[in-house]
Amino acid sequence: MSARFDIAATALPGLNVLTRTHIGDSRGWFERIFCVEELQEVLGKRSVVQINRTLTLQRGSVRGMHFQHAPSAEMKFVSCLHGEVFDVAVDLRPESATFLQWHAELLSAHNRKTLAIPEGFAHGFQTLTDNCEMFYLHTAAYNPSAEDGLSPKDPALAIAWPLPLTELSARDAGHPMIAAGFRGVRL
Ligand SMILES: Cc1cn([C@H]2C[C@H](O)[C@@H](COP(=O)(O)OP(=O)(O)O[C@H]3O[C@@H](C)C(=O)[C@@H](O)[C@H]3O)O2)c(=O)[nH]c1=O
Repeated sequence: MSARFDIAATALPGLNVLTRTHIGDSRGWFERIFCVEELQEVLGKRSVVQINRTLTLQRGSVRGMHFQHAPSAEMKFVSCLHGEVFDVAVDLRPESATFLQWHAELLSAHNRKTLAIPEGFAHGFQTLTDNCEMFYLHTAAYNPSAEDGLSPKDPALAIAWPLPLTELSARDAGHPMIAAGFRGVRL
């Protein structure tokens, strides 16, 4: 049980949506964005080792779908601190009953939701407003040699992006489509 976070399971086992409880007073409000103690049931024995922040200027932009291979596989806690995004996690765990299924969650400064994405998932998002600021907690360090990605346009995933896909990075535009016989990622 957590007082500071409402923790809700999604249809993809291990993928959780956290809603941050805020405490308001006449000055404004206070919230915990992360808490080792209160998030123990989703964090387990992992530790947060890196915190990243991004700004995406234009509505409709997509970043993703990203993951790191073992031994740099990581859990990510993804929040939107300004604007609103359509945030997507894809299950790439070979033994999972929901292999290749995706889950999307609207994340915004307003709804105070965080997507807690475990190892074995790819992650990406589309901005629904200009000037979206994202805040990530990672349980593994960035390792460019372990980085990999799936195409956000892959018909095998059929992600229902709300807007036409604009402003993809060169790297993201170059991710290959999933090949026949793709078995997922090893953890
Ligand atoms: C992710 C990352 C990138 N970089 C560098 C590499 C590059 O020069 C620049 C921008 O990197 P990218 O284009 O990969 O940034 P971006 O597309 O925003 O990457 C992010 O996308 C979302 C969907 C995620 O899930 C994140 O984990 C992360 O992969 O920053 C770091 O130095 N450290 C990092 O941890």
